[in-house]
Amino acid sequence: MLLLISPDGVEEALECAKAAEHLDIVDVKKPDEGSLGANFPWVIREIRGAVPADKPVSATVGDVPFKPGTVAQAALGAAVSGATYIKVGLYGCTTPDQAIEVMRGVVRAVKDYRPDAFVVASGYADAHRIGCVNPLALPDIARRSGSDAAMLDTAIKDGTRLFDHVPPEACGEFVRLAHEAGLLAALAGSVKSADLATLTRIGTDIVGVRGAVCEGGDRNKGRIQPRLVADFRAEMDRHAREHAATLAAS
Ligand SMILES: O=C[C@H](O)COP(=O)(O)O
Repeated sequence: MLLLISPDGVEEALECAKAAEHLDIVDVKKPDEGSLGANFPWVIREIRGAVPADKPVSATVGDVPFKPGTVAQAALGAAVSGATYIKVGLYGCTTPDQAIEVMRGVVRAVKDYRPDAFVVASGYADAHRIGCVNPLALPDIARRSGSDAAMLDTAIKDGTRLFDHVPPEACGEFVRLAHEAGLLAALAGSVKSADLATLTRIGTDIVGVRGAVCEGGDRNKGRIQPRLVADFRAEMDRHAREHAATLAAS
């Protein structure tokens, strides 16, 4: 499982860089603009320059409206700024067809510019609270639009968590559908260490976190701490070993 960490700017990205050996992807966002809030192009560029070259930089394009042209242009902006993972939160899409239309535009805009870029179609585990597409529709949306991964995060960061909205077995189904479609499955949403056993067991490819690696577990007031990134990775590695041992014994 890959570890994606979301700093809110250059200063926190430098803290991530101190823990670079423990993480896999640095994900640029602007949490005060929403769960997948987009940051400025110059921030993405500066963070790209600040983290080791072998660590991919991801950028969120925002909690986007159903405006395919606008979103495609924003996605290209993230790619031009140096992000190679482009994450789109399909906040304003109420049907799978709308979501596919948005993601097709993103895939074309990004991959025409950079064919090896990795496009992530993200829905929301708490979709029922905001009226957007059903979480389990994401793998098919990602597949039909030519995206590379399907993701779930939570839209409303009020302390409720991924499994509060999409229980572990439904997350397992999400991962299964993504894999069946040839995609990676990414999960996030106030994930904590205690969730890692389940996320490992169901075959999650990428886990995205912020709050869990911030001081006091507070994604807003706390700052990302390199030692918490290291601790989180240690727990991931422990669960991976235990899971492999269980499989080997069965
Ligand atoms: O993409 C990952 C998100 O930033 C997760 O943030 P969170 O762990 O605070 O919910």
